[in-house]
Amino acid sequence: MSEPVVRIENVSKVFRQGGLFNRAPGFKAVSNVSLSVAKNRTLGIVGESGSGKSTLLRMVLRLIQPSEGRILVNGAEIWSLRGGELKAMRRQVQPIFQNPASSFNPRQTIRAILAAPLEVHGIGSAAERRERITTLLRRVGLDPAIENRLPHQLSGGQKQRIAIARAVILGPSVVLADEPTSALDVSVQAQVLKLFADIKYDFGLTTIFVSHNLAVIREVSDEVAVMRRGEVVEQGEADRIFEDPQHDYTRELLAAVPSPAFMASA
Ligand SMILES: Nc1ncnc2c1ncn2[C@@H]1O[C@H](COP(=O)(O)OP(=O)(O)OP(=O)(O)O)[C@@H](O)[C@H]1O
Repeated sequence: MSEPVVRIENVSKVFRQGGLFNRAPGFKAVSNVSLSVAKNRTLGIVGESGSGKSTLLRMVLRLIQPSEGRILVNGAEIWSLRGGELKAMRRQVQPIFQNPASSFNPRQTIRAILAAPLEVHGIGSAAERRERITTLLRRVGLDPAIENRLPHQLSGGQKQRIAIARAVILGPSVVLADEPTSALDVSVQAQVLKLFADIKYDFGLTTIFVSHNLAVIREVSDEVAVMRRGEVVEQGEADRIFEDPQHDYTRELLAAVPSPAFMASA
């Protein structure tokens, strides 16, 4: 079998409390997690609030350093990368967060927000960048005229479409999404999930998708990892997890889902 695109090996994260010289044991937000994601697959990570999902994703994004363990992307351990290799990895691995507004500069137009990654990586002439932005805005279902607006002039769904466009504008191989639809109305959520699936297919992406929402995880995932209190309690093919959950906690999560549509298909 080929090397997974993302490999998480025995990763833990302990948050120290009370400063550098405090010898208290700290809080273990992620505990000895091992997961891998093969090319073009989506790993869904599900679990209740505080189970460590975001901390794990932020470690793969290289925003938080693991206390123990290794994270490899395309075979390279991400904390050992420097200089050009690190920049190349950053280009390959892109995030989508729950609240896109918080990662957009409120004073920048949509065009400036989308042009920034191209400028940082020195891609294309001004005219080529403009062309790429126009094409991508259409691809994410927006009128290119929207490029002159500011983030606050967009709806939640439009902002999340921009976040998806920004995530793929550099042609990454990996997209890491943290509750990207949780702040949206249910109908808008469905449209954005559909867009996410289409874009994933078009761009050949490998993705990790974090959500507390089982129905969303079922919709997007090929494989699922269930987290509780920092540990992965169950992982496997999505269909197997939903049809034949082995762990009591997974059964509890499934039983707690109120949606009749979901229950009918479960
Ligand atoms: N920087 C930090 N310092 C100390 N504790 C933290 C820090 N970041 C997260 N935690 C704690 O780690 C635990 C896991 O948090 P995390 O955000 O990863 O969970 P989650 O499953 O993503 O939950 P949610 O869906 O609510 O974000 C929580 O108890 C949280 O309070």
